[in-house]
Amino acid sequence: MRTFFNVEDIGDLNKALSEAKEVKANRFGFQGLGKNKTLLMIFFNNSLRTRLSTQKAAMNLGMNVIVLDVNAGAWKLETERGVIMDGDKSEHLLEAIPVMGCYCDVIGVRSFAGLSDREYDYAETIVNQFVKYSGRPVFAMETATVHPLQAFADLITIEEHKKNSRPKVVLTWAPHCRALPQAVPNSFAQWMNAADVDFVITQPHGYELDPKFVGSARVEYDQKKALEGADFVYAKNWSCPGVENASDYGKILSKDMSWTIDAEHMSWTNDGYFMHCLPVRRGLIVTDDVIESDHSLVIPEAANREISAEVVIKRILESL
Ligand SMILES: CCC[C@H](NC(=O)CCC(=O)O)C(=O)O
Ligand SMILES: NC(=O)OP(=O)(O)O
Repeated sequence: MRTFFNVEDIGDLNKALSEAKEVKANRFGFQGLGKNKTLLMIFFNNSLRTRLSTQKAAMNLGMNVIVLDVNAGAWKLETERGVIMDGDKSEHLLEAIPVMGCYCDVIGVRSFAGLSDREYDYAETIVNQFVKYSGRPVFAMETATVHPLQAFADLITIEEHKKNSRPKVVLTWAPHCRALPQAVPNSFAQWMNAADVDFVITQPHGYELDPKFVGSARVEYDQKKALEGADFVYAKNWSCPGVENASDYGKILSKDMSWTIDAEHMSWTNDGYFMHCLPVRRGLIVTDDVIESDHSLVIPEAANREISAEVVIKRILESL
């Protein structure tokens, strides 16, 4: 596996899920794969779970790990071509990327959407330069439009907790004080569409995700109707994806607090579980009582980030 961005990159999903189960039960059993191999993790944005879980996964596999916070220690990087670099950026990405590739065997990249230019973001302009110029396998640690390590961990968690063979999974928008990327809901939708679940997306008008991620999901604008009978409620905020109106891309169209997940919302479900990728803004996305309840899976989801990362990095090492 040379790149990991989309669900199809992991191949057969049932095989991937059984491999995750095997890795979880024997996470130090593959250390020969990573011996004398180096993972370089590059962060253009903040992180807690991805930073810790991916490093842990690589160490489980016997790898050396280097973590670089770009623009906080390295030279500020220019990402545009055709510019005169007379500002505060000392180095161009097109030199920095092949140099970074010299020091590692595998690269993970976190580079969030800029949320100002839809075409630039949805072309995955930044991370595709790592694919093109690093000479190394590259996996996403949340890029402009996808967060596959999170979605894979979420699916592992659903598999571990489902009470019937085809659970109803609902992705619901929730309000936020900032404009957030669509990467997490995009990947969650992509992976749920590929999994054997009854998948529904509910969001206010104007927040429709890109059709390539919505896929075969049912879209329901009435949140109560969507949540009725749900086995899993996956809450997340995202800014306007600019599908209905491109000029609204990256904007906050609503802060409607009736979408905040509270005990009443959970009472509409089939004794459902609450899920969120974290970090979460309590009081906006979800109430304290819901996220602290015994039906909250936010910690098991975070724990499974180590497993999803270990399966992905293992696959990449096996293909070197
Ligand atoms: C894994 C999630 C990362 C990111 N979350 C945030 O940027 C939250 C920032 C905030 O709440 O201030 C997002 O929504 O894509
Ligand atoms: N869920 C997730 O990716 O968390 P971080 O942004 O803290 O890595």
